[in-house]
Amino acid sequence: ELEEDVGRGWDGVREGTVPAVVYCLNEALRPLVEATKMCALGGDVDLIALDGYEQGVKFMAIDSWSSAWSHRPVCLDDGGEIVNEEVGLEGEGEERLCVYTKAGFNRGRGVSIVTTPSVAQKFSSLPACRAPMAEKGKGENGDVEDSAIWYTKSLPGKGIGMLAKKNLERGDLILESNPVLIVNSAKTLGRKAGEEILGRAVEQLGVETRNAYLRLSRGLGDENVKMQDILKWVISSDIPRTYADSSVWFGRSNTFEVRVGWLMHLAIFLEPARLNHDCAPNAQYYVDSETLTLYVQAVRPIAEDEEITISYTSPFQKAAARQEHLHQAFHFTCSCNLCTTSQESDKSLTEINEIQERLGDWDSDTPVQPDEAQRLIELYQKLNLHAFLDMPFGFASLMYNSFGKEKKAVRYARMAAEAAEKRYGPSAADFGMWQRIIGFPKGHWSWRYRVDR
Ligand SMILES: C[S@@+](CC[C@H](N)C(=O)[O-])C[C@H]1O[C@@H](n2cnc3c(N)ncnc32)[C@H](O)[C@@H]1O
Repeated sequence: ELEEDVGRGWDGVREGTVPAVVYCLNEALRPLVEATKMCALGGDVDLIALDGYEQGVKFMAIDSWSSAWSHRPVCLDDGGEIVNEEVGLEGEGEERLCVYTKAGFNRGRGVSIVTTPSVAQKFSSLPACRAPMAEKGKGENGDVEDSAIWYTKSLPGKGIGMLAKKNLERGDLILESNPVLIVNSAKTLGRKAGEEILGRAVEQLGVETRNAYLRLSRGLGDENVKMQDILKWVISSDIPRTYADSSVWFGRSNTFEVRVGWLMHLAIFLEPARLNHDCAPNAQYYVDSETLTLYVQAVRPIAEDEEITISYTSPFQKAAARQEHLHQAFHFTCSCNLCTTSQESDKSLTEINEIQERLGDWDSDTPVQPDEAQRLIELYQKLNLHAFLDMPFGFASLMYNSFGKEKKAVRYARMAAEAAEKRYGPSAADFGMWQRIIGFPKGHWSWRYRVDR
């Protein structure tokens, strides 16, 4: 009986994916599954597997990618029309963009993923997707804001912004957020097809989440490309020239990046989309692509009612270049402290870039001295670049290590690790290096490098 059911599944069951006990999900079993608030709920779940090794009985999708979604996946065909996934999978179907929705994700807010079938498969095996879902909650800001340490408010010349409800310290977690929409950005589509597939993706999220998406800020204001305008994605030959200008679309002001299987995707996180820009922001964010969670942390003290900001640009560009980028991509003129004091701050940025270049040049014939690393830290602090302190602390650690100054090398490695965690999360690329220096500085290649040379 089981084999028959498996055979009838949409895509069969891959070898090795069947845990100990498998049940057909009939009507009698469905309420039981719902009671456990399992993540793979939905009308299209055919089979489930019983997996009881953790916290009593827990249900898991037998073939998570087919049963993870609450709506039957649909894809765009060659003509830009929406068709069932089975049709989309024929021939070159693997490369087609499809919509995968999990309505129960994130306390019922839902998530829609617009991507190819093979990437969708990777998504559904992420811990974020397989975790049992918590109580269904309400939609956008209303109830979320009640319990949050931030609130949103209209700010002159900036649209909506996010402000602190209380005093915050460096390292305080301001918010955690899950995406409602994730879009494979490697593909380009026509205007109509883009609107169609994004429209379907957002529609399947339910009214509250859909409305919250539609309330996000837009750059172009053209109703014909409304869904894409919010996401800042999709360039195609049938989009008028001004829209096809990549600088317009690459603004992505509401979106953050999520990597799945090393493939870049754009993601909309509703609350973080209200964070305005400052070239020397008081908060930093990173996205954990495993759990599809975006974290925002304070990087310096933030006073009650002060605006919480992140940076949309590189901190190492000079004011004019930053303004140009912000203008083209995000349609605003920045009036932050760094920009309004640009004559002075540009000088300091030039000095920062010069020192970093010297400190990064390990084979230079002109000797560098540890006090240059101290000067670098001073400059970052003077410009309020607290969001990027992993750079000067890292340079300082390597500099002291290269002069055989063990204690200072370790001290700054600790600080670099702390700052890198704020900027990139616990899986920061340099984490391993800082840990090795903290544990055994003499074992690192930089140990006494500049003395012995
Ligand atoms: C991600 S949204 C931020 C939230 C937005 N203010 C809103 O009302 O939804 C990015 C947009 O906010 C505005 N914005 C962000 N930072 C700004 C700033 N420092 N000055 C003026 N406008 C800003 C720009 O219109 C930008 O395109």
